[in-house]
Amino acid sequence: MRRKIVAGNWKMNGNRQVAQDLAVGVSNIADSLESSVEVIVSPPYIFMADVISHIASSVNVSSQDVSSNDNGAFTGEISADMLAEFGCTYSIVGHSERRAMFGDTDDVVAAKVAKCIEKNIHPIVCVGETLEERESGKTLEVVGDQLRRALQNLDEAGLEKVIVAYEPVWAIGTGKTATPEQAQEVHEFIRGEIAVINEVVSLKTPIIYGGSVNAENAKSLFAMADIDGGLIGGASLKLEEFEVICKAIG
Ligand SMILES: O=C(CO)COP(=O)(O)O
Repeated sequence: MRRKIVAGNWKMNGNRQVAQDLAVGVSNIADSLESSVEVIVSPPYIFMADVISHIASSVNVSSQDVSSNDNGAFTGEISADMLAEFGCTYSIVGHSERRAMFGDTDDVVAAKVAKCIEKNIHPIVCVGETLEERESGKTLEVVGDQLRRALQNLDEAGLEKVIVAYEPVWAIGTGKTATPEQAQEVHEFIRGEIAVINEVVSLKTPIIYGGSVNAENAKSLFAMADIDGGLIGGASLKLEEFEVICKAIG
C-alpha cells in the first residue's frame, strides 16, 4: 500500500505565534489519525525552529524551497545541510510560485532535487500546467517534461525518496479545483512516466494533488486511484478545515 500524505504549505503567512499555534494544533490532529496517514507542515524558514520545537514527532517538517548549493557565499539562501540540522526532512521543490516569480527553471529544479537526495531530504517535486497550456491541450506534455527534467540523473535510491505534487497553476489559490477525474488523469500519467524510469518505484511513489483543496472536495479527490493525498495551501492555515482534509484520506 502506498503512503498517504497530507502536507500543509503555509507559504509566506502567519507570524511566530500563529506558527506555534498551528504546530500544536496540527500535532493534535496527527495524533488522532490512522498511523498510515503522514502529516507534513511546511512553514516559512524563519519559523522552522519554533515549529519543530512545538510539533509532535508524528508530524514531519518540510521547507518551502532549498538551495541547490552547499554552504558558501549565497546571500539569502538556505542549504539542505542547514535544514537537515534542524530536523527538516522534506523540501518542496519547484513550486509554481517559485517557477513563476523567482526564476526556478527546470534546470534549477533538477539541481535542487539532486541536492535534496544527496542530503537525505525528501523532495516534494511540484509540476503543473497553466490554464493556457491546459486549454491548448498541452497538459500532459508540460507535466511530463517538467517531471522528466526534475528527476533526471536520479538513481533508484534517489527516486525512492521523491514525492510528486501535481498542482495545476490555474487551481492554486483560485478556488477552482481540478475535478477528481481531471486530477486522476494527470496522476495516472505521472505514475506512468515514473514507471518508464523504474516501474517498481512508480508503484510506491506518493503522488499528491494541490490546488484549492478544501473540506468539501478533499474526499472525492483522495478517493481516486492514483491520488495519494494533498498539498494544501490556504486551507492548511485553518485548523478545523485542515483536520477535515486529513480525515478525508483515512
Ligand atoms: O499551492 C498550493 C500548495 O502548495 C495550493 O494552494 P491552495 O490550496 O491555497 O490553492
